[in-house]
Amino acid sequence: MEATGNGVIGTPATITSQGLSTGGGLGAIAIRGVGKTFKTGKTSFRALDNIDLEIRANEFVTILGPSGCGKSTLLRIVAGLEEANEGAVCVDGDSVVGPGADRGMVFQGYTLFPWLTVRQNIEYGPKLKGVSILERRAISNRYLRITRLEPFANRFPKQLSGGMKQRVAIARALANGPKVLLMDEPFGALDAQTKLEMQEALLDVWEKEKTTVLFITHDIDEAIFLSQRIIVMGAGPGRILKAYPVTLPAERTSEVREHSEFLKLRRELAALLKHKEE
Ligand SMILES: Nc1ncnc2c1ncn2[C@@H]1O[C@H](COP(=O)(O)OP(=O)(O)OP(=O)(O)O)[C@@H](O)[C@H]1O
Repeated sequence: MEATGNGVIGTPATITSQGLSTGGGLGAIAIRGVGKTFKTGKTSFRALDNIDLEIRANEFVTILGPSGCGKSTLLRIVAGLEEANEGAVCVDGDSVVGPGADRGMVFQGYTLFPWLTVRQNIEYGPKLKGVSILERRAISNRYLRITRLEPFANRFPKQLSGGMKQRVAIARALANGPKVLLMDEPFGALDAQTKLEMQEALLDVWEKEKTTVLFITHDIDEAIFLSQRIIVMGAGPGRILKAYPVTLPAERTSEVREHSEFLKLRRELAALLKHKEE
């Protein structure tokens, strides 16, 4: 691992014939020199400036930062939902030019189809791709099991709690077989206890599925609990301030929240974010 100029730690990117690559494994993300300016009428707003970030395959990286620093814009660029004005994003060496099945998204709002059951929601993507009924059933069985939703397979979204709905959203994203899971404050609307449960559930899923996760939050504790690495962004214009590797035990049970490393990192991150907001 190497630290680059802005403190970002990761495997150095190389330029291949297809574009940027961060080496072996599936789901490596290379973000190079990404900039974004929004233009509204005669005014323009610099939302992101020269973002350089490399994420290894199967890594869990969280982007932490105050409201408006460009976290969602960056995630949307990686998702292919927004175009950068400068720079490039590659997943396993392939340039991102639009949304793709290699990148699954989970947002804060529950984006489930209300007229479909939990199982049908999970099977929706594979069905669109023409996957056979038998295969679809195997896929939904797998993700119902992994997200512990088996007893709720035939319920409709309105019959579920917020936490359950987000489990379905995660299962639905995973059912498309993405290499990368892009998560934009997925637990932001949940109550405190459900949020903690969902964080543990997500780590469980991540360990089983081996996808790369790029997760956005402005909750310091959530970032430390989940991540292998935390990237702190600042605003005006949106840029990377610092990267922190999280050296907590791989097994993240609730006791980890009392770990001295957890508390030290929390103090450091709070001080950095407070300083930037002053
Ligand atoms: N389509 C757009 N047109 C103009 N400005 C935009 C657009 N999208 C985002 N912005 C601006 O870019 C900045 C970054 O927005 P973004 O949503 O990426 O921030 P964020 O860090 O995710 O914030 P939050 O944590 O509040 O969701 C904000 O000032 C926002 O107003």
